[in-house]
Amino acid sequence: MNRPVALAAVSIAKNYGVTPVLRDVNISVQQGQIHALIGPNGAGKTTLFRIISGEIDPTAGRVQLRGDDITGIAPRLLTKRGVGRNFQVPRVFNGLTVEENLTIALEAADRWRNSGSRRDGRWVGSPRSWVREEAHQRLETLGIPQLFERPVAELAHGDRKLVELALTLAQEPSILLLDEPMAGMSPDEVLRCADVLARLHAETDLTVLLVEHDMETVFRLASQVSVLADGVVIASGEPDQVRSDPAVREAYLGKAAS
Ligand SMILES: Nc1ncnc2c1ncn2[C@@H]1O[C@H](COP(=O)(O)OP(=O)(O)OP(=O)(O)O)[C@@H](O)[C@H]1O
Repeated sequence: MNRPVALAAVSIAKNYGVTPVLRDVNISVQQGQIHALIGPNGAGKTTLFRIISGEIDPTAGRVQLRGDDITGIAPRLLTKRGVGRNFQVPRVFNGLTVEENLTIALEAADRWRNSGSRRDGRWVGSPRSWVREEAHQRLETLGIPQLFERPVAELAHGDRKLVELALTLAQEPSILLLDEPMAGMSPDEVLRCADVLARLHAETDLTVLLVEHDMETVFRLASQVSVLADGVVIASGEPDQVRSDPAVREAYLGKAAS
């Protein structure tokens, strides 16, 4: 079923100095879709991710959010427009507990949404009980309620990444940009994180653009896969179609052989 396009990269080009890194890249992410961006090392995935998330400007082309031009809009402003993202190094307050991290994120998101007005008949900021309750509920959804009172500094890498995901989700994004969310995770953590994303996708209408190296995860989660190689999209389609595409096989095997 064709859904509206939530996010699009239109004819994106990027040069670093005189070196072209992306050339005429077009990607359309439909609402409610998990769209994976894959490709061999150095293909330009992170560069495209950083352009889409507003971190760097393209040399040419546009980024569109539900049809609106958002090219070059700063990440914090994109957050306000419903775009959430993760970072390669999780952005969490290490000196605080998971609960403290999440309550700060929930209260900040609530304040942003309501601009200091009321929520559920209570003044924003003062009633920590509903925030605490909600924080706990959200950790349960992510399968990590046992971490509630733990200092973030003591957590395993995979758990920290899940906590960061909880903080990003606290902003209630409609679009989630994930750059290698499984990087550095143990196989067990990868499975847990993939489960969480699958569940979120099944239970909400969240749109996800996922850059990921773990092919098993990509083919399990994504309903659409785009493949970048040497700065060009060489294939885009359903996972099975992309998996059997000769150009995709060649791009991967060629790199492996060299
Ligand atoms: N800031 C930069 N300045 C100059 N060249 C850069 C910069 N960032 C990336 N590059 C180059 O651009 C090309 C694409 O890099 P990019 O990190 O986007 O690829 P990638 O597909 O994400 O790779 P990987 O899978 O290894 O993370 C590479 O040749 C890289 O060396």
